[in-house]
Amino acid sequence: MTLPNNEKNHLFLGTFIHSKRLDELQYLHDTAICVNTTGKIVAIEPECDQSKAEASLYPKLGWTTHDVIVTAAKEGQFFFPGFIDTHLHAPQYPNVGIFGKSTLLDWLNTYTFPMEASMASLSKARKVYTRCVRRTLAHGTTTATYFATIHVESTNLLADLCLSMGQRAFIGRVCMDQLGPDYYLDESAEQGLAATRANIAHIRSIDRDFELVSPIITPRFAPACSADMLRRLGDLAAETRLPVQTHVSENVSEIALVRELFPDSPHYTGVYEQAGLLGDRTILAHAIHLSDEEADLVARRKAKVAHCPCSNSAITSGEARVRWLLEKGIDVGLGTDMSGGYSPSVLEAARLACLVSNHLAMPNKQADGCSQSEKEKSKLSVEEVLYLATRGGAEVVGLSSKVGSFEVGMDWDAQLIGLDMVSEEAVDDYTDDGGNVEIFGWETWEDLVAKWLFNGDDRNTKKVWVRGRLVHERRS
Ligand SMILES: O=c1[nH]c(=O)c2nc[nH]c2[nH]1
Ligand SMILES: [Zn+2]
Repeated sequence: MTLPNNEKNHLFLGTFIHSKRLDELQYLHDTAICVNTTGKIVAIEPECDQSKAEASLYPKLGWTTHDVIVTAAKEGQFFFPGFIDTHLHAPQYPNVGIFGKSTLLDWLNTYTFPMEASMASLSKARKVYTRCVRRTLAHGTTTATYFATIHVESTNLLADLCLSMGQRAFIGRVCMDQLGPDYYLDESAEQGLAATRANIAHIRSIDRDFELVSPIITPRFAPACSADMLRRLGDLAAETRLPVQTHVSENVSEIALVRELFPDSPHYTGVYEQAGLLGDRTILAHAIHLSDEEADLVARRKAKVAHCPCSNSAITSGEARVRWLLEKGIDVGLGTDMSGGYSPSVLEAARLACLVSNHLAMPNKQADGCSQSEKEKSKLSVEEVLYLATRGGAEVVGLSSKVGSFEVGMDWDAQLIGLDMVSEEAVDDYTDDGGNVEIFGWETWEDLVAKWLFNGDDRNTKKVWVRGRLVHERRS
């Protein structure tokens, strides 16, 4: 099936903010962006208002006023690219916030496997997945890279729901033929492969060209897959050229387990390399404790990393060295990793990416014996984490020519941000209170973006579009 066009063209007016590169946001004020019915940006015009757009842009585009929806950002509002969540688990959505003092391996057994197993029920999966997609859209996530479960039917349903609710998504049927409890395992590598092929065929049948939803080959992580299963999945990746996602080097006990289970591999990353699973379409979640040798291998294979600071802090996994990965030339995006991470918000992941990077710079951190000034370099700026949340994420999921920033020819995957909960309400409360002291309302745009990053939430996400289609509108 090919996807239908939207009914109308769009004209967006106001301030647009997006990443130009890792450390620079671009601010486009008083700008017009035109989006056609296929959801593509067809014009970006500086110093342009509605009447100028109607007079000069519409004739060039062959538009008339009645086939255009106009959305103008109000004072203090701005358009921002939709967030890209490069790693999350849809079936774990009901578990958000429940992790106690667990760490990865006991967390899986205590909370995660039982919840995932319950998605065998299609009616439960429908409820959970509908809410997960709705909630992530409400937080501005326009592209999500999902792990589902081992169940084909409910994984197919997740793809159906993303398509109908309009979220761009990669959907992975989870492959695991060992380590899990008896009630939640693929019967064999062969059966797991057949189930994965069935899921791929379904997704192809609902979106032939993967315009919105795509399958992604998903070995859970090395300890949960036999060498036979990993090899078969590596062959499937070579055959289909589909993307691959898995976890790597998240937790020290997990790494010890991999050493035990795969004694012939030089290291954890080597297990995926030997299976043919490490390539330029591979997304590795976490990558916290990689050795230099492993990170160099990841860089050589052009594999990508999903950094999940919320999860890494919640289940005490460690602090990924994002600057170190970036300096090795590895593309890094952000993942909420629900429900290892407690929040469905990529904005939360971005602010935690800042804080975790600050932790790496703290003097009492024992880390690798480098000097304090070298440690300082690990700190990520507001601009950098917002890059990871958008453009960096687009690189990670292989969609950088389509989404992540505002350029002619790209798709309109965007969010309208209003800062009323961050500052305007406070203006009413505190401005000019007799002492004529202005506490809020004086900020530069750069300050406002920082306030949004550290204080914002889904109340600030007023509208969200994917491929030009309005997929979320916040009720006031
Ligand atoms: O963060 C994680 N979440 C998971 O579900 C998982 N499975 C294996 N390793 C994992 N890590
Ligand atoms: Zn995960």
